Amino acid sequence: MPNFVPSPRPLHATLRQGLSGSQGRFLLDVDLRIAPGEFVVLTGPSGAGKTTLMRLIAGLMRPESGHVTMGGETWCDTKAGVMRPVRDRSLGFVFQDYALFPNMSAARQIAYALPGMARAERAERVDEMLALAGLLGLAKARPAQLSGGQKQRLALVRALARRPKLLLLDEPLSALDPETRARLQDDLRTLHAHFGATTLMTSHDPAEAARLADRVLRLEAGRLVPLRPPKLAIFPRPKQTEDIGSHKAACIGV
Ligand SMILES: Nc1ncnc2c1ncn2[C@@H]1O[C@H](COP(=O)(O)OP(=O)(O)OP(=O)(O)O)[C@@H](O)[C@H]1O
Repeated sequence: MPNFVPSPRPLHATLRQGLSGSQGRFLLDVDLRIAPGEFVVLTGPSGAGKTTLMRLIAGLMRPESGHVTMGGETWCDTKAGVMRPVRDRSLGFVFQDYALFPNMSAARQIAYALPGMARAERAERVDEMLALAGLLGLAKARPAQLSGGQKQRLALVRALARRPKLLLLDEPLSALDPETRARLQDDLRTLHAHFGATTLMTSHDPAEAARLADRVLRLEAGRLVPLRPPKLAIFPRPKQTEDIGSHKAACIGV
């Protein structure tokens, strides 16, 4: 199957939004540029404004001021009074809690994301996406019949079904157990290599960020800040001879 190769589609968002956090009011104030096809992971403490930034880019929230352009298309420009509806933005998003429709089969969830597509083409696309998610045998299954990993794979391919220019992933793997999470990280990389969508993902897990991202950004109290280098682990050196013996023993597991 040939890979889907997107044309160059950078994201540029300059956004300002007043927020009220646990420490009082603060300003989300960012100038974010993501190169075409780049996979960027956004980290930062709870309450820094990561989800809000995603919602502003998606158009789920109207910013107080700023603009969002994607591949030369203006999605939002508060000065010019432009606010393109979410459905008219070429984007897919996935959140931590899957957001699947409880009464729809896996196949129907994907078909629902493809309005206006001719029947035969849609059926083909649904099968293609189910196959990518490893869910062809579960086309008729409802979310309650799927595991956490299967549900999130379904949410991911549903978000990608329309071949969006931009993929927004808000803590998509944080509800999964560590083993499933590691498998889904591999799936995410594979899907990203296949579709090449410009991707912005939030994560609290530095190892996950390092594993997935072309570039890691950090948001603190509404501002993008430079990443701190990782702290060096300092192991105290054993002082006495008997300590060396026990240290060695610990190292070889006796
Ligand atoms: N529309 C709004 N108006 C004012 N404040 C808001 C609005 N939406 C969110 N906030 C506040 O902004 C802060 C940032 O929330 P946000 O969910 O964006 O943080 P986050 O970095 O995604 O946190 P977490 O990592 O815990 O998900 C929170 O204190 C929240 O209460």
